Amino acid sequence: MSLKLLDRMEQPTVRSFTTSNELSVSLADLVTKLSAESIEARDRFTVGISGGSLPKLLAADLKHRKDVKWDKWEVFFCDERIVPLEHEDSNYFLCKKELFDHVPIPPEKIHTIDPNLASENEPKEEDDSIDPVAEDYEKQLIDVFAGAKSIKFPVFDLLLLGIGPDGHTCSLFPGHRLLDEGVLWVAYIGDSPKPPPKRVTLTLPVVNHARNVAFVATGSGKQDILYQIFEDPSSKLPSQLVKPTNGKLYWFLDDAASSKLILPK
Ligand SMILES: O=C1O[C@H](COP(=O)(O)O)[C@@H](O)[C@H](O)[C@H]1O
Repeated sequence: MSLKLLDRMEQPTVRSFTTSNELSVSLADLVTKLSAESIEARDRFTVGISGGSLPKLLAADLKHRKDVKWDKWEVFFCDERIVPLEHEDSNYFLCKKELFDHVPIPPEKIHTIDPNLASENEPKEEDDSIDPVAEDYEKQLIDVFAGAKSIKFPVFDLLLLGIGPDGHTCSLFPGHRLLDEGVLWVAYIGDSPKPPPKRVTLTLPVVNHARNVAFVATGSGKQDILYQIFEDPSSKLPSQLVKPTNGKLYWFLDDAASSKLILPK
């Protein structure tokens, strides 16, 4: 394998598909398998979903699967834009349209931000990583993952991540001070370079504690950043800092996105 990234960590599984439809089928296979295994082991499936292009690719085949115990899912968002839940920029709204409207996940198991907390209490500083929306969302994670116990970080069964053309993932952007966050589970970002500027995001330690992390990237617009991610480990892009400590890392790409990579046959 010639990919430099792979020299430095446990080998991720990298798959590239001719069509986005094929990618969606394979992604649904993985999600269905991990859901069944997690429910068998822990009686629930904790999953974090990203926004952007991911929900459509995720749902295309998954929403037709009959063999999923949807009532055992606990869904969070890897990042969320601080806008009303019915706003077209909301990652929840996008996931609802693509997936939640088509499968029987109990609504109380879909954990959304409370955007109303934002309008009443704006963070004082643009760069303050704690704000009421982030705090409330972190409390929701604590309820599900820790309960009365004290744990350092939650362990998701699966985090589904997108990747921006600048190498950002979740709402963790290149060079941003949030990349150094080592305590919070959920952080506020008030200066996202990609609009809308106000968001909350899972932090890197949370991502790296997950049992499984799957990146999904399609289209020629992602070619250059994927080349950089795989061939230049020194760039320290947020997506390159995703290295699950004890978990597995998957990449689901289409051939347009992976065309500059040399992938094993
Ligand atoms: O702003 C965001 O962008 C990323 C990447 O989106 P994509 O459309 O390039 O796939 C996404 O993963 C994140 O959840 C979203 O808030």
